[in-house]
Amino acid sequence: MYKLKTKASFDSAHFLKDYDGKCSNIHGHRWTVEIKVGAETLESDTQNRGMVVDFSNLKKDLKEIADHFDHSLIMETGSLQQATEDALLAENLRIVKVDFRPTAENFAKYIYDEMAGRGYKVIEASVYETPNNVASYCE
Ligand SMILES: Nc1nc2c(c(=O)[nH]1)N=C([C@H](O)[C@H](O)COP(=O)(O)OP(=O)(O)OP(=O)(O)O)CN2
Ligand SMILES: [Zn+2]
Repeated sequence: MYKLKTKASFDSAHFLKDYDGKCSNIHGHRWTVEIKVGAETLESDTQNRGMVVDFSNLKKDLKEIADHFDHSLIMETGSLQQATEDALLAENLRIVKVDFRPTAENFAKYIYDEMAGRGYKVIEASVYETPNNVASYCE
Protein backbone atom coordinates (compact mmCIF):
# COMPACT_ATOMS: atom_id res chain seq x y z
CA MET A 1 0.00 0.00 0.00
CA TYR A 2 1.13 3.58 -0.72
CA LYS A 3 0.83 6.18 2.04
CA LEU A 4 1.12 9.96 2.02
CA LYS A 5 1.42 12.22 5.01
CA THR A 6 1.17 15.97 5.30
CA LYS A 7 0.87 18.50 8.12
CA ALA A 8 -0.66 21.88 8.84
CA SER A 9 -0.59 24.08 11.93
CA PHE A 10 -2.71 26.68 13.60
CA ASP A 11 -2.49 28.81 16.73
CA SER A 12 -5.51 29.00 18.94
CA ALA A 13 -6.76 29.07 22.48
CA HIS A 14 -9.01 26.62 24.22
CA PHE A 15 -10.02 25.40 27.65
CA LEU A 16 -11.49 22.20 28.99
CA LYS A 17 -14.83 22.64 30.70
CA ASP A 18 -15.18 20.66 33.93
CA TYR A 19 -11.46 19.78 33.95
CA ASP A 20 -9.87 19.67 37.37
CA GLY A 21 -6.50 21.29 36.66
CA LYS A 22 -4.75 24.06 34.77
CA CYS A 23 -6.32 23.14 31.41
CA SER A 24 -9.66 24.46 32.65
CA ASN A 25 -8.15 27.93 32.09
CA ILE A 26 -7.99 29.53 28.67
CA HIS A 27 -4.55 28.73 27.24
CA GLY A 28 -3.00 28.49 23.82
CA HIS A 29 -1.32 25.89 21.67
CA ARG A 30 0.33 25.75 18.32
CA TRP A 31 -1.71 22.80 17.15
CA THR A 32 -0.23 20.63 14.43
CA VAL A 33 -2.53 18.36 12.48
CA GLU A 34 -1.19 15.49 10.44
CA ILE A 35 -3.11 13.43 7.94
CA LYS A 36 -2.13 10.08 6.43
CA VAL A 37 -3.93 8.89 3.31
CA GLY A 38 -3.35 5.76 1.27
CA ALA A 39 -4.08 3.76 -1.84
CA GLU A 40 -3.34 0.28 -3.12
CA THR A 41 -2.67 1.60 -6.62
CA LEU A 42 -1.45 4.87 -8.04
CA GLU A 43 -3.40 7.19 -10.31
CA SER A 44 -2.87 6.68 -14.02
CA ASP A 45 -4.30 9.81 -15.61
CA THR A 46 -1.91 12.41 -17.08
CA GLN A 47 -1.84 14.99 -14.28
CA ASN A 48 -1.85 12.59 -11.33
CA ARG A 49 0.01 9.68 -12.90
CA GLY A 50 2.15 7.93 -10.31
CA MET A 51 0.48 9.67 -7.34
CA VAL A 52 -1.86 8.58 -4.56
CA VAL A 53 -3.26 12.11 -4.67
CA ASP A 54 -1.61 15.39 -5.57
CA PHE A 55 0.19 16.72 -2.45
CA SER A 56 -0.90 20.22 -3.51
CA ASN A 57 -4.58 19.32 -3.13
CA LEU A 58 -4.03 17.35 0.06
CA LYS A 59 -2.10 20.25 1.65
CA LYS A 60 -4.65 22.81 0.47
CA ASP A 61 -7.58 20.91 1.97
CA LEU A 62 -5.84 20.29 5.29
CA LYS A 63 -4.76 23.96 5.47
CA GLU A 64 -8.34 25.08 4.86
CA ILE A 65 -9.47 23.05 7.85
CA ALA A 66 -6.60 24.35 10.00
CA ASP A 67 -7.21 27.96 8.95
CA HIS A 68 -10.79 27.73 10.17
CA PHE A 69 -9.41 27.56 13.74
CA ASP A 70 -6.39 29.84 13.40
CA HIS A 71 -6.16 32.72 15.90
CA SER A 72 -9.46 31.92 17.53
CA LEU A 73 -10.80 30.80 20.86
CA ILE A 74 -12.07 27.29 20.29
CA MET A 75 -14.91 26.54 22.65
CA GLU A 76 -17.28 23.67 23.17
CA THR A 77 -20.85 24.82 22.58
CA GLY A 78 -22.47 25.73 25.86
CA SER A 79 -19.23 25.81 27.87
CA LEU A 80 -19.39 29.55 28.60
CA GLN A 81 -22.26 31.57 29.99
CA GLN A 82 -24.09 33.27 27.15
CA ALA A 83 -23.24 36.68 28.63
CA THR A 84 -19.53 35.81 28.55
CA GLU A 85 -19.71 34.64 24.97
CA ASP A 86 -21.64 37.76 23.97
CA ALA A 87 -19.07 39.99 25.69
CA LEU A 88 -16.22 38.33 23.79
CA LEU A 89 -18.06 38.70 20.51
CA ALA A 90 -18.82 42.35 21.31
CA GLU A 91 -15.04 42.85 21.53
CA ASN A 92 -14.73 41.37 18.05
CA LEU A 93 -12.82 38.38 19.39
CA ARG A 94 -12.98 35.33 17.19
CA ILE A 95 -14.71 32.30 18.65
CA VAL A 96 -15.04 28.96 16.90
CA LYS A 97 -17.59 26.71 18.53
CA VAL A 98 -17.32 22.95 18.33
CA ASP A 99 -19.84 20.36 19.47
CA PHE A 100 -17.19 18.36 21.32
CA ARG A 101 -14.80 18.93 24.21
CA PRO A 102 -11.74 20.37 22.44
CA THR A 103 -9.26 17.64 23.30
CA ALA A 104 -6.57 16.37 20.95
CA GLU A 105 -8.50 13.10 20.63
CA ASN A 106 -11.71 14.80 19.54
CA PHE A 107 -9.82 17.03 17.14
CA ALA A 108 -8.14 13.99 15.59
CA LYS A 109 -11.54 12.46 14.83
CA TYR A 110 -12.83 15.82 13.57
CA ILE A 111 -9.90 16.12 11.14
CA TYR A 112 -10.34 12.51 10.04
CA ASP A 113 -14.04 13.06 9.30
CA GLU A 114 -13.48 16.38 7.53
CA MET A 115 -10.83 14.94 5.23
CA ALA A 116 -12.80 11.74 4.60
CA GLY A 117 -15.77 13.98 3.77
CA ARG A 118 -13.61 15.66 1.12
CA GLY A 119 -13.11 12.30 -0.52
CA TYR A 120 -9.70 11.27 0.79
CA LYS A 121 -9.02 7.66 1.77
CA VAL A 122 -7.81 8.57 5.23
CA ILE A 123 -5.72 6.08 7.16
CA GLU A 124 -5.07 8.18 10.23
CA ALA A 125 -5.41 11.73 11.53
CA SER A 126 -3.19 13.00 14.32
CA VAL A 127 -3.27 16.16 16.38
CA TYR A 128 -0.28 17.47 18.30
CA GLU A 129 -1.13 19.77 21.19
CA THR A 130 2.56 20.10 21.90
CA PRO A 131 5.57 18.52 20.16
CA ASN A 132 5.40 15.75 22.78
CA ASN A 133 1.64 15.18 23.09
CA VAL A 134 -0.19 13.67 20.15
CA ALA A 135 -3.55 11.93 19.72
CA SER A 136 -4.51 9.91 16.65
CA TYR A 137 -7.73 8.53 15.20
CA CYS A 138 -8.12 5.75 12.66
CA GLU A 139 -10.88 3.29 11.70
N1 LIG B 1 -5.66 12.86 26.71
C1 LIG B 1 -5.63 14.21 26.78
N2 LIG B 1 -5.17 14.79 27.88
C2 LIG B 1 -5.13 16.14 27.95
C3 LIG B 1 -5.52 16.90 26.86
C4 LIG B 1 -5.99 16.26 25.69
O1 LIG B 1 -6.37 16.88 24.68
N3 LIG B 1 -6.03 14.91 25.68
N4 LIG B 1 -5.40 18.24 26.92
C5 LIG B 1 -4.92 18.87 27.98
C6 LIG B 1 -4.71 20.35 27.96
O2 LIG B 1 -5.24 20.94 26.80
C7 LIG B 1 -3.25 20.84 28.14
O3 LIG B 1 -2.97 21.96 27.33
C8 LIG B 1 -2.15 19.90 27.92
O4 LIG B 1 -1.74 19.53 29.19
P1 LIG B 1 -0.28 19.41 29.75
O5 LIG B 1 0.42 18.29 29.10
O6 LIG B 1 -0.43 19.34 31.20
O7 LIG B 1 0.39 20.76 29.34
P2 LIG B 1 1.81 21.04 28.77
O8 LIG B 1 2.17 20.12 27.67
O9 LIG B 1 1.85 22.48 28.48
O10 LIG B 1 2.72 20.63 29.97
P3 LIG B 1 3.66 21.42 30.92
O11 LIG B 1 3.87 20.48 32.01
O12 LIG B 1 2.91 22.67 31.32
O13 LIG B 1 4.87 21.72 30.11
C9 LIG B 1 -4.62 18.13 29.20
N5 LIG B 1 -4.68 16.73 29.07
ZN1 LIG C 1 -4.65 22.67 25.96
